[in-house]
Amino acid sequence: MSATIIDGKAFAAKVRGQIAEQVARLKAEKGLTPGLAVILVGEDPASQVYVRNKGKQTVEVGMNSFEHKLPADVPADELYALIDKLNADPAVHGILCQFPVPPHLSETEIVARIDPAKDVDGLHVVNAGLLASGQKAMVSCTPLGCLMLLRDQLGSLSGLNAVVVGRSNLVGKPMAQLLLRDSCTVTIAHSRTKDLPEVCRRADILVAAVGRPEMIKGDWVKPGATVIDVGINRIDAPERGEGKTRLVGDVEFGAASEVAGAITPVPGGVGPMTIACLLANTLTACCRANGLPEPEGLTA
Ligand SMILES: NC(=O)C1=CN([C@@H]2O[C@H](COP(=O)(O)OP(=O)(O)OC[C@H]3O[C@@H](n4cnc5c(N)ncnc54)[C@H](OP(=O)(O)O)[C@@H]3O)[C@@H](O)[C@H]2O)C=CC1
Ligand SMILES: Nc1nc(=O)c2c([nH]1)NC[C@@H]1CN(c3ccc(C(=O)N[C@@H](CCC(=O)O)C(=O)O)cc3)C=[N+]21
Repeated sequence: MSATIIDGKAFAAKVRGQIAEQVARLKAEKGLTPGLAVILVGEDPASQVYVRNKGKQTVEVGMNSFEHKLPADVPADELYALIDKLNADPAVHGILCQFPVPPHLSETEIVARIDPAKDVDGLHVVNAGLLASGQKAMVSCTPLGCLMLLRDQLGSLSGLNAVVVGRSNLVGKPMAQLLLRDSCTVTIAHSRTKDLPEVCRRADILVAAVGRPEMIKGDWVKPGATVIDVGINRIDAPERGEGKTRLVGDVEFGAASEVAGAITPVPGGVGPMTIACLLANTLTACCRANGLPEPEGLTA
């Protein structure tokens, strides 16, 4: 049996289309344009690519994009002053600081400085707490995108066994919260989990967010399971020529796609959904800031 390949790229394009429509309506009816500010500290080439893609897609859906590039040695005070300015700017509805940041800066302190209402990454403790207690929050983009793909694929998730491998604040923990809210029976696995292959084999829904290339093997997948591969790992690809690289996920795609019912590819799976959900969160933040109803079909 061969799995359905979940086309995240196409789904993300559809989501962006819905966002563009609602942004156009917001402009025409209320004279409002949602704005997203992205802060990039330093010159990490991979981060530069993501930030460029985000900026481009933000403008394509009709939103304002504000990019702030700071040198790798920027003093913390200067970064905080920028965040304070963006918090106070009514044209900015979403703020994202690309991680990782250089080691002299604290990610926890950066996140704490961002107004929770503008925290489109859903990392602020207020948003993490709202999500955990079942209230309206800003939800981290990657888990939100995974949830949209899962609901589209499976309809109801109620009663399914979900295993999330990874417990980061950005991906694993909010993913588990969202699955719990959709009435899955949720297991969170991590580097200390005993007999990970056996835990994974119980999963009707398997979400891999580890950051280790193809660590999750095909024979860890329950036949017919839905596999969501969040991992983005760049590895050497000498077969493509000297010095060439390619992207792979955290799941051994070839073998897993023989067993799974449905699986997301890398690239073209979760990655494009993350950016689409970043735009969705910015639109949501803009609506909330102006006392307008939530955008349709774009929140958890
Ligand atoms: N597609 C997208 O849009 C996005 C993709 N990513 C990608 O997703 C992956 C995960 O990202 P992120 O959550 O930020 O990563 P982190 O490094 O913050 O977390 C990784 C998690 O994996 C766990 N882990 C590490 N090694 C093992 C192991 N051998 N067995 C079981 N669990 C293990 C860690 O466990 P422990 O806590 O015990 O150390 C940790 O909880 C990365 O590849 C990243 O690039 C991230 C964000 C968005
Ligand atoms: N504060 C913060 N929030 C994040 O959400 C965040 C972050 N920092 N730091 C880095 C990770 C990684 N991340 C990705 C986003 C999009 C793709 C993406 O679009 N991937 C495409 C193309 C990838 C390519 O070709 O390079 C794909 O998978 O098809 C990937 C990875 C967000 N992250």
